Parts: sequence; structure tokens; C-alpha cells
Amino acid sequence: MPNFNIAVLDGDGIGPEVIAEAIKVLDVVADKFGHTFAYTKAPVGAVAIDQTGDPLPEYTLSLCKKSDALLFGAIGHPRFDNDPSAKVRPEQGLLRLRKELGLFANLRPVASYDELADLSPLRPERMKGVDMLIVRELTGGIYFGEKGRKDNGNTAFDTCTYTRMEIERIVKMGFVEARARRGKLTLVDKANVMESSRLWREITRELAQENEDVELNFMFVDNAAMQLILNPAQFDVIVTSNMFGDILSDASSVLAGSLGLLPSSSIGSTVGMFEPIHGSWPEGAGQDRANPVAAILSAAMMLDHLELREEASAIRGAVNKVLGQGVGTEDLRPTTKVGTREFGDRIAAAL
Ligand SMILES: NC(=O)C1=CN([C@@H]2O[C@H](COP(=O)(O)OP(=O)(O)OC[C@H]3O[C@@H](n4cnc5c(N)ncnc54)[C@H](O)[C@@H]3O)[C@@H](O)[C@H]2O)C=CC1
Ligand SMILES: CC(C)CC(=O)C(=O)O
Ligand SMILES: [Mg+2]
Repeated sequence: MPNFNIAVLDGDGIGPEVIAEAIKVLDVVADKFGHTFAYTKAPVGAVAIDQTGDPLPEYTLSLCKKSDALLFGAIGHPRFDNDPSAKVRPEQGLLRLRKELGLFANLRPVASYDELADLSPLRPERMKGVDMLIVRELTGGIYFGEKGRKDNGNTAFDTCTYTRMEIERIVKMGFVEARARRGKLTLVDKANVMESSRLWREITRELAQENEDVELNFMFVDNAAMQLILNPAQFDVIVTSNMFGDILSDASSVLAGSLGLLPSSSIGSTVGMFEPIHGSWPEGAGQDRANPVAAILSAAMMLDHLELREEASAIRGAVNKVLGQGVGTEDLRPTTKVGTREFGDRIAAAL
């Protein structure tokens, strides 16, 4: 009977609410398939700052290092967002966690749900048939480069730096993922302007020689933002830098139906972390309104990573079944509107 130790970093805002539903569903999976999932909670983000002064306390990091997998909710609080002079910020906890654990790749699948097709009267025809994977570089680029102020605080800078090693490992992953899917890889960059993007292109062209079976194309990020809306079904795998991937994946969530639907896995050299792509939605916290599906599907990605594939697809099947019944939280504009907890109950019951 496999036993897995899972660190639970549910964080701030709606983070704890959506992670509670993911655990509800995982508990049913454990019962049904005869596994034991042992959960240990640890603080991260604003709650961790409140408790310890540090958004990523040493205890949390060492727990993560000895766990089999990490389930992450979301971090962030308006009191930091509204205070540009705050020296310690919840987001630093997440960025440091990714860096410390070497989680250089963030895989964000985006698919349109036939089950949701009738729910949204605004849903254009072109949103059908979307099935793509955004492979986002996660521990480099402008979020991690040198930043600061000069000229008495009147000039601010953030630096986008990428090394060959950082680019090679993520682009290689892009080729592998494309080969396992429909065999098409798009590098999204800004190589007409940015030197770091030109290095991405150079290295990707080199790697293409060892990956000739994968169809490769290049697209500037501004055009990619437009193409995602105009003709999203053209994309199979997108590989891109940290910030471009962050922005394009939130935009792509509209194709799926809601930001509250999109899961992700953050992987690299050590333990994997599984996290919805959305943030802590502070205005929605404590109201039983948040869509838990992104967190539940992140748990499914975790099971895939732990090689519990049948279990992972059982979760996906349960989500599709409940969506197909027209049930969902308000963001999906469903025929039967339910709260976070009832949505989780229904998915658990569908298992
Ligand atoms: N991975 C993380 O922990 C992330 C943290 N953040 C942080 O979260 C805080 C809020 O940031 P925002 O820009 O407002 O982004 P957000 O993702 O928290 O919310 C943006 C909008 O998306 C919708 N939304 C998000 N999650 C949802 C869910 N589960 N169900 C239904 N609707 C959902 C809501 O309409 C919300 O107004 C900030 O402090 C930010 O730094 C933002 C993005 C990612
Ligand atoms: C701290 C931010 C980089 C979080 C975020 O927006 C994300 O990872 O999607
Ligand atoms: Mg984001």
C-alpha cells in the first residue's frame, strides 16, 4: 500500500479554501485505490510573515525538501500589494521556494471543456478544440534578475537575464512534451527587441537539429497574445520565459472557461510542486465562492507525477462529469450554481 508524504502550503486568501477541496478529493482517491496520503501543513506567504516575519520560514522549506510532493494554494495579501515600500512580501516566499527547490519548469495545460460549451452564451466558436500546454520557465528571467532603484529612488530597474543552461533545460523539456503530444512546439519570445530572447532563439534552433521530428515555429509575444484569442487551436506546446508564460497563461484561462480551472505542475531536479495558476483572490476569500477545480486538477497532476495515473484520470473524469451536469461555481456561469465546498463534495461523490 503506497504511502506518500505531502507537504501542504495552502497560503493566503482563497488558497486554504481550494486546497481543502483538493484534499477532500485526494482522500476519496486514497480510500478507493488503497493509498495513504499523509499531509503536513506549513505556512508560506502573508500568513508566514504574520507568524514568523519570513514568507518562507526555514521549517517550511525543510519540510518541502523531505516530502514526496508539495500541494500549494496561493499567496498574496492587499496590504502588501498596496504598500510599494514593503520590504518583505508574500510573493518572495513563492519565488524563493521555486528557486530553492530547483523548480525550473512550470507546466500549464489549457483545454476547452466541451462540458462547458452550453454554459456560456459568450463562448465564441473559436474557443472549441483548444488543447495546449504552456511550458513556462520558472526560476530565471526578469522575476529573478537584478532589481532596484537609483537616482534617489526616481529610476527603477528589473533585469532579464538568462543563461545557456537555463534556456537549454526548459527548451529540451518543451521538445519532449511536444513529442508526447501533437508534435508541435512554438517558442514565444521578443527576439526582435530583447537580447535574452535572441539567445533563446539561437539555442532553440540548435536543439531543433536533434529534434527534427518536432515541428518548430517562432512567434513574438505580442502576436502570440493576439493569436491565442483569434486561433487558439493552432497551439500544441508553447515554451517561453518566466514572465511571458505567467501572462499568457492567465489570458489562456479564458479559453478554458475560468482562471479557477487551470492547474499546474512545477518540476525540476527535486520534489514537484502542484499549484493552481491563480492567485489568492483576496476579495473572494472566506465567501465559499472560489472555484476549487484548479486546485483539484493540480492534485491530479501531482498523482500523475507520483505515477498514480489511473487515480489522476479518475479525478479528471469526476471533474468532467460534474461540469457536464451543469454544476459549478459562479465564475463558470453554470445552470446549477454551488459554492466551493459543495463543488468539492460533488466532485468527490462523482469519484
Ligand atoms: N501563485 C500565486 O500564489 C499567485 C499569487 N498572486 C497574488 O494574489 C493576489 C491577488 O492577485 P490578482 O492579480 O487579483 O490575481 P488572482 O488570480 O488572485 O485573481 C484574479 C481574478 O481571477 C478570478 N479568480 C482567481 N482565482 C479564482 C478561483 N479559484 N475561482 C474563481 N475565480 C477566480 C477572480 O475574479 C479574481 O478577481 C496578489 O497579492 C498577487 O500577488 C497572483 C498570482 C499568482
Ligand atoms: C509571484 C508570482 C510570480 C506568481 C504568479 O503570478 C504565478 O506564478 O503565476
Ligand atoms: Mg501568475
